[in-house]
Amino acid sequence: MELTNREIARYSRQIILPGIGVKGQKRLKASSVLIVGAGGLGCPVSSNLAGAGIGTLGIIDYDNIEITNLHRQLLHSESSIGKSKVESIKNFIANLNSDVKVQTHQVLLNSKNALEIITKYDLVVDASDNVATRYLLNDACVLENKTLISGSALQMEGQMTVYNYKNGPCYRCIFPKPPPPETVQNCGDGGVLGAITGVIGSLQSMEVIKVILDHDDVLAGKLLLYDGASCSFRTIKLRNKRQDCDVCGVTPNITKLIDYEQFCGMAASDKDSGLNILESNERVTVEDYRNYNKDHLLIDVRSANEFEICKLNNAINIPIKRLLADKIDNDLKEEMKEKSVFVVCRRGNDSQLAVRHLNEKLGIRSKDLIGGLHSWTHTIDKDFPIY
Ligand SMILES: Nc1ncnc2c1ncn2[C@@H]1O[C@H](COP(=O)(O)OP(=O)(O)OP(=O)(O)O)[C@@H](O)[C@H]1O
Repeated sequence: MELTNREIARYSRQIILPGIGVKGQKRLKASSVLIVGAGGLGCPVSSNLAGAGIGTLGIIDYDNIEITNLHRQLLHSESSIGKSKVESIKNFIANLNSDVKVQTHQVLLNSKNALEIITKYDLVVDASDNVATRYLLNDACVLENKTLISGSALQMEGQMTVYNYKNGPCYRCIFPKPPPPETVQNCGDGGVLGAITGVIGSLQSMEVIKVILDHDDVLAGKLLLYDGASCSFRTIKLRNKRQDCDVCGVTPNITKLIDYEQFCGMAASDKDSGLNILESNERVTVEDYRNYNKDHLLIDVRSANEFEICKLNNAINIPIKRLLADKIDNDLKEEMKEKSVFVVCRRGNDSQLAVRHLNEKLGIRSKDLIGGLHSWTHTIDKDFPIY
């Protein structure tokens, strides 16, 4: 695979680097990389790899662009809201570097399609945002013998590592069991800054290039932690490959892909509606709440910043962490014991955790507003802010 004069000019500033050269550039050109997720991490990974001249990029994402994506998913634009994320990135790359072949997969990567998609690529980037996809990708990469470059970002922090590289550990070696679903936060719940996804996505791209160039010091068996608030990077050593790992160990139990939602404790009915942990008599619809005209307390368990964005009339803010730690003002606690109590959050997940805690641990009878403020906007007041 030769380089054209145009390619020599285009990539000259990286070809002259000692670790790359013409040979390295040809390797990049001959490579194919699958990027799973066209969001906060997928955008910087795609632009960096397209710019560097990776021959073929596969981009997989089932989702369409929303306005809440634009502060960090910088390859998408206002005019693309409502349109496909993968097509948006394909268009961006066509303008940036028309020599790169882009294969789009506008599907949800799942146990049925993962192996046949992944097998077509040399290596895989995990730019997704959920635990089920992380285990799916890990197992599929082990079964297909592909290196997995994994990143995550939340709030002001991010992490990155390379799994399944030259006899190094896989994701399951480090995390044999998934975390309880109610402890997992995503960007929608916890927030994230675009510069953080930019940093982690760029670091992932760097590792992709190093793996392709067979660089000596790939970040395998180590985890890089980035804290944007203190501008600090830390690398911690991970354990070695686990001999008894369920998927990459000596006698693996997992020899084909499994049901990852079930493995991660997400019931099929939870996929769209989130948590569903309360009895029906502990929940009310937003219409029922709107029609409730007796004296009551409405507790909003979102963070103080979210409460500042918007709130229902007379709502009292007790962020979920404070509530679960029982840090509730004593007078308010007494009042809660005497009155009807309703609990609301953004989408109706944290409010359920709060109601369970209030009912079971503090003996405060309370009810959760099903679907939270999202449901309020959709059913009661379309002018109420949604985020
Ligand atoms: N199994 C999967 N198959 C295909 N795409 C996936 C899969 N899992 C996650 N994704 C995609 O990965 C991307 C992750 O992006 P990001 O973390 O920025 O979150 P988001 O869903 O775009 O935004 P937000 O959480 O703010 O709504 C999303 O576009 C999501 O659709």
